[in-house]
Amino acid sequence: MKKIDVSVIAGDGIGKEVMPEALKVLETVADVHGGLSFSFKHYPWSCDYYIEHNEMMPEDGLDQLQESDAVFLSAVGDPNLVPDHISLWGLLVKIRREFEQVINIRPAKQMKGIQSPLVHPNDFDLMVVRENSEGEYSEAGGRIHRGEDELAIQNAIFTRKGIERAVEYGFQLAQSRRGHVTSATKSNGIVHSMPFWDSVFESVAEKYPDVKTASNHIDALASFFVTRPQEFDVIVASNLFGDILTDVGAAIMGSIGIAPAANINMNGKYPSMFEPVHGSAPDIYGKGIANPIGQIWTGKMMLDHFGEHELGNTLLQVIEEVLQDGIKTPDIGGTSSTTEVSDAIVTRLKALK
Ligand SMILES: NC(=O)C1=CN([C@@H]2O[C@H](COP(=O)(O)OP(=O)(O)OC[C@H]3O[C@@H](n4cnc5c(N)ncnc54)[C@H](O)[C@@H]3O)[C@@H](O)[C@H]2O)C=CC1
Ligand SMILES: CC(=O)C(=O)O
Ligand SMILES: [K+]
Ligand SMILES: [Mn+2]
Repeated sequence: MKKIDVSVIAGDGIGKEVMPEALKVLETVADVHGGLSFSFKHYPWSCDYYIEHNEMMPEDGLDQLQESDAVFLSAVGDPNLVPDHISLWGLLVKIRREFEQVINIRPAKQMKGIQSPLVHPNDFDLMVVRENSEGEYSEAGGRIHRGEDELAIQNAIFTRKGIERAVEYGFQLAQSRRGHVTSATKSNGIVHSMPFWDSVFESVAEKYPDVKTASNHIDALASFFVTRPQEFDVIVASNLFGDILTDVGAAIMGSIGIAPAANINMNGKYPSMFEPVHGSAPDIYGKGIANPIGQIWTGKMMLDHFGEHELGNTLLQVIEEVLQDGIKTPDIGGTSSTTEVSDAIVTRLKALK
């Protein structure tokens, strides 16, 4: 029996609604497999936890998580309780950084059973590799003075190592896909870090003569995601560019509620973390209509990570079948509830046994 120990952090808002549904699906997947079992350990770390303890997670929180094979997280943030930069940096970003989850991979593809908002989605299927440890998301900087003289300095950090490992990952991924990598740049406007990014990209590219490359400024690239997404295979991007681009990727699929993601630790020292692209969606929390597919598909990425590709692909197929059955939450044009969608996925999975 292959046993996978998973730390579960549902977090805030709809995280608390979609997480139990995804766990139910993963339990069913394990059951269908027969030789696989999950052990879930739940952690209540969230903005509610902060209100009680004045911290997003206990001091030894990371040590606790480190015991497990993977972290399965939903979403962090409740701006009515805790400012977003405190809640995210105290939990989500902290785990990404301290566990050296240096890249974030986020697929976007045209899904069966969902109407893309694009008139001609052309069966796009792409993968964004987002640098996840540095870049524009940095603590370097500060604020001084008050009133008229008040100022903020926010330094972006780009290291050769950081860029290289993200770009390398992108090239290797492209070799197993359609052999094309696009670099998201902005070297026409950002005069130090982005020309550096470009030069590192070019030097890595030389090692992969079989992979075709392109480089697009992020503004144009964002527009191409809308006008011709089918032309992209793998896109490598800095932390901020990748963040924005993957919300666009989610939007052209039909909803941010279905987009999955994986934060990958590449040196094997710490667990990786699996967490959908969406946030805690306070605007729909409590209504029972959050789309659970982003969280469930993220579970598929976790299965892939542990080598269970066949089962992962089956799960994605079942998700598409349920969508084709018309069992969908309102964000993708349906009338079903969160649990109706996950129940339908469970029923179809059980039928495979
Ligand atoms: N990785 C994380 O944990 C992230 C956390 N956040 C946090 O989440 C909170 C809300 O942030 P927003 O900018 O509003 O982004 P959001 O992703 O939570 O919501 C954006 C829009 O998408 C909808 N949406 C999101 N997930 C959905 C789902 N599963 N089903 C149906 N509709 C869905 C929401 O209703 C909302 O209209 C903030 O506190 C923010 O900091 C935001 C993004 C990522
Ligand atoms: C924080 C956020 O928006 C993200 O990691 O995607
Ligand atoms: K998330
Ligand atoms: Mn984001």
